[in-house]
Amino acid sequence: MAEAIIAGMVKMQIVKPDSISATNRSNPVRLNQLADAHGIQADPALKYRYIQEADILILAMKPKDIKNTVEEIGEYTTKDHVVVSVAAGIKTETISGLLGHEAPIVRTMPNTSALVGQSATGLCGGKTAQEEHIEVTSKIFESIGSVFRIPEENMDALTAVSGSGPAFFYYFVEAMLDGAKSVGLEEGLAKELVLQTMLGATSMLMQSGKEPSELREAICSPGGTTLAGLDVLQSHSLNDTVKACVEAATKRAVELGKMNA
Ligand SMILES: NC(=O)C1=CN([C@@H]2O[C@H](COP(=O)(O)OP(=O)(O)OC[C@H]3O[C@@H](n4cnc5c(N)ncnc54)[C@H](OP(=O)(O)O)[C@@H]3O)[C@@H](O)[C@H]2O)C=CC1
Ligand SMILES: O=C(O)[C@@H]1CCC=N1
Repeated sequence: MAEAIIAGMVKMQIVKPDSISATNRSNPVRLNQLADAHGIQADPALKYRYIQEADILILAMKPKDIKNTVEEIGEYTTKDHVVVSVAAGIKTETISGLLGHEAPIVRTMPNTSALVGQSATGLCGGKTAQEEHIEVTSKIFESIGSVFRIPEENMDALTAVSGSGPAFFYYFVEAMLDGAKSVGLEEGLAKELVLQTMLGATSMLMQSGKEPSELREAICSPGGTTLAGLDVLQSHSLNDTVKACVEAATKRAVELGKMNA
């Protein structure tokens, strides 16, 4: 996620590359790669200086690493830093408590489509975050796609729908490819057909102004092929399965927040 955000900011020229610095826990080779690829600063020896001199700190480690990291960097931060987190489930009040001061916290949830500038990022501000802090964070995430400002109480649900969502979609694509193979289509052709079909269907959803159910019904000829296929999806309760999938992912985001508070 960190590299996607860096690449977006550099590509959209919202900040000069040498104004961005990156650190990690233990991988200098990776930092060198980031410096070479994006022209940013990434000298592991300067980690704490980077933090002290930064206006905005983006925490892009796993939820389990947030506690140690924030405790580690707490003394190098002040209430004038804007602290942005991308960690699933972690509440703004958890980060505030770990920092031990009143720095504004902005919690975000991008997705991996950031790598192609198409993230759907949700974000919300913590107690001390002002409009200017939300705006500057929005600007960063607009460089990797669309931004949706929502109340924090909906962040775990958004994490399931749009943070994890690409994986659920890819799983459906994998299933379509398996289906194409079982009815005899060559793998390369099947992939091209499925991807163009998904792209076309998504474009229809975004451009037609019609509901998904309306677009679906328009494809179903009475006694035709589409209804024959949809009957199978319905008899296997696809709707209930996907609903349970989104609920399980949301529940896990809540658990991650509690486990790492
Ligand atoms: N992957 C996804 O689809 C999405 C992930 N997220 C969230 O983004 C976060 C990162 O995920 P992802 O990019 O996949 O994870 P990665 O494992 O790829 O990256 C995590 C990074 O955090 C670094 N790190 C760990 N501890 C510290 C520390 N104390 N100081 C500095 N850096 C540290 C690691 O460094 P090192 O390698 O040296 O250990 C590593 O570079 C997670 O919280 C996840 O919930 C959000 C949206 C989507
Ligand atoms: O699976 C995860 O926990 C992270 C958060 C959203 C996408 N990946």
